Amino acid sequence: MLQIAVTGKPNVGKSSFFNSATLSEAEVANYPFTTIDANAAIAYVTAKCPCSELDVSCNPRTGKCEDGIRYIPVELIDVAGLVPGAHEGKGLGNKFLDDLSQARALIHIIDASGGTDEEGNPCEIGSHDPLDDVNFLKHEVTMWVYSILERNWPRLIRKVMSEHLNFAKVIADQLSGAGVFLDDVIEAERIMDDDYDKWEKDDILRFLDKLLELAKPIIIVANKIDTPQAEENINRLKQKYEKVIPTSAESELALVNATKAGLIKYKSGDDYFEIIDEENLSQKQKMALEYIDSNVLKKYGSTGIQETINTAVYDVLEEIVVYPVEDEHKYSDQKGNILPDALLIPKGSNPRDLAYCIHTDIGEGFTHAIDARKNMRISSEQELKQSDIISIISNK
Ligand SMILES: Nc1nc2c(ncn2[C@@H]2O[C@H](COP(=O)(O)OP(=O)(O)OP(=O)(O)O)[C@@H](O)[C@H]2O)c(=O)[nH]1
Repeated sequence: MLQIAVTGKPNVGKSSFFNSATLSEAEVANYPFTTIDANAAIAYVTAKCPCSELDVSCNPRTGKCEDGIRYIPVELIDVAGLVPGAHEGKGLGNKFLDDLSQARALIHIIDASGGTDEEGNPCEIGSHDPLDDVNFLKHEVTMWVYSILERNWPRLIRKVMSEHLNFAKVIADQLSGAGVFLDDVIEAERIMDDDYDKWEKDDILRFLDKLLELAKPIIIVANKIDTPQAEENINRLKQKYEKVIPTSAESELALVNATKAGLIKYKSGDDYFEIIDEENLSQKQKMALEYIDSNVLKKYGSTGIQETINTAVYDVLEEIVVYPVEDEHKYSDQKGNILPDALLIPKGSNPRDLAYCIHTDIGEGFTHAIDARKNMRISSEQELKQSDIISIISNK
């Protein structure tokens, strides 16, 4: 399952973000995942489910479908203990970096209120500039990978040169434990000269910076937007960085909890909620909800939590959702479950790639694919689109 890490300095709202994004897990008990660690849980990327357009009632095997919105599971990991200098052993040191190994993208939470200092201690709101917090994560991750390569570098390069080995393949092998893939190494290598034996430390770091932009892309999340100090900081962050997602994890947590308690009706990602049990709301709760409504939802369009997950999956990792079915007429599997699976696959995938995603055997026995909406055979090389419903025909 696609894994995304939630990281940032202490006190910026990581746990609040993680909890609010994963709180609905218990309600989706049909998910067959039992051995997740304490710091890992399921969050959901959302997609418009084809069930409403086709006027059928779907039976998701994992996740859920509510009001025509499909919730597709991804794994979030809460990576705590990160402070500047972690690669040198500060904070919890290198442990957190190992937690990043399998993550495909990093959600970097910063405190946009300016109420968390350099080391992650609470400070007077507005007294720390959150722009100073953005770059250190990239540096820590680069230095982590550098420490993996550093010891072996002279030996590896000697080997590449003397045995005429493929540099990218040798590096990808070395970094496979850190979740770095060959394609990323090949791409990062393009910005460099190929006289690897002359690379100095700065050259290796420049190469790794590029490599990690590809292998561990970072999504900047500016949290605590409910505080008045955040607005100006967010504007400055947006001027400097291409994509910054404003969030209020605490507001999302409050809204999700109020929904669970049956007090309001709210869907993550929405810019509104509806009070359904006013009698049981205390004055304090009412005021808190009003505050969230005007200072977060109306002002920013949402709490930003769902937007962060969707941005990570669709925009940064460039995945699409497709629905494989066995019966292209009923959009179902053999047991009659309608649209049972919503699969995340890389943009650019074709039906043959999809077959391999379902099962290696199915991929190996692939004969052709049918677009179930059009009831038409499609080429095995045709690029699949978001929301395609595909029946894979395989002789295995
Ligand atoms: N105003 C405001 N406060 C928030 C928000 N999110 C979290 N906080 C507060 O920030 C503090 C830290 O939140 P946590 O979620 O524990 O932060 P963390 O990054 O996990 O902290 P560590 O566990 O120390 O690493 C708590 O007092 C939260 O209530 C938010 O959206 N707005």
